[in-house]
Amino acid sequence: MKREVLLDVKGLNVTFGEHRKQYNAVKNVNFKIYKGETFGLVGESGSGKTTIGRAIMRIVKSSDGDILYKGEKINGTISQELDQRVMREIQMIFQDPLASLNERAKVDYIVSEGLLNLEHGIGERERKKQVEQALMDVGLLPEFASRFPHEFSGGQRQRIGIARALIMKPDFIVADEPISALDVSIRAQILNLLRDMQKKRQITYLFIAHDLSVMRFIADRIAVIRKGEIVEMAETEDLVAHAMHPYTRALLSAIPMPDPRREKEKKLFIYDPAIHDYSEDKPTWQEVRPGHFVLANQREAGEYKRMYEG
Ligand SMILES: Nc1ncnc2c1ncn2[C@@H]1O[C@H](COP(=O)(O)OP(=O)(O)OP(=O)(O)O)[C@@H](O)[C@H]1O
Repeated sequence: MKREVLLDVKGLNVTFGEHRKQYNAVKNVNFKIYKGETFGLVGESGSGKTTIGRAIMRIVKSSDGDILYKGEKINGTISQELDQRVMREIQMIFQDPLASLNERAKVDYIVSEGLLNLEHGIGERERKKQVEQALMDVGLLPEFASRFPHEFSGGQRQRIGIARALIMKPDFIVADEPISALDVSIRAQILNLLRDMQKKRQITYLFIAHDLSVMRFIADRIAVIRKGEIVEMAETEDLVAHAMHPYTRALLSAIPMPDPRREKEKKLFIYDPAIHDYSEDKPTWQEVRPGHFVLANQREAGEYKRMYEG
């Protein structure tokens, strides 16, 4: 079965600053996200994950490359009609979704802000009805609409953030570290909620996290980003079983093992970028095996292939 491409990111570059102070936060990034899947973007702090999410949300400008959503280019100048459609269909969930919001705004307003922006003619009764439904959809009580964000726990606040996205009936959600700020005990609840929503509504996710162990649980495919470049991308099981790039292998080796004795004995794999000799043969983004991409030069690609086969 041929999978439908929902989002196609081609040669994306994002540069901050000007002239000599320029900083390339995202460098020639390429990936496709298929309809209904969870695509994980994993990398350490400052690697450019959030910037990619923001470029898709059109909060930051891309300096080069194309972002195609359902086949239409959404970065750069676009028609008002497409702009409105994208504002509805693509939503974002944040680490602490209410942090940036006015503490004096009630949940009722917070959840329906997007609706009010796009549907100027919406009646009060209809708006309230939709807010209550969205709250129930994320496991909250409809009466919470009249309360203030500071009255809620971290997990409840995240549910409110999800309701705020869900009320728009999105096709695609960029979830940027949605559980990192939560207590470990409630992380699974939020992950399960996101999964249930995906099943019920066929929502597609770009899931951004720094933690590969969370990603293994939630993502269908994973891209590993380092210093603005994606170094490897594959189906989750393939990536975990057959990591090629030494940076991916280092991230994998840092995942704690359930058995404490084995954990103590295990040898951490340390990534040293100096091992790459790119002086003559430059690395390119290539598909080394079907669906398994890696940033490598020809010699490395050959080694990775042999590693896989041997
Ligand atoms: N608006 C901006 N202006 C200048 N530099 C920026 C801006 N936004 C991000 N950067 C820089 O771009 C780089 C990538 O940042 P980004 O937030 O995308 O990383 P990240 O992988 O999401 O990290 P974190 O998990 O810490 O948020 C960082 O070095 C950051 O300082």
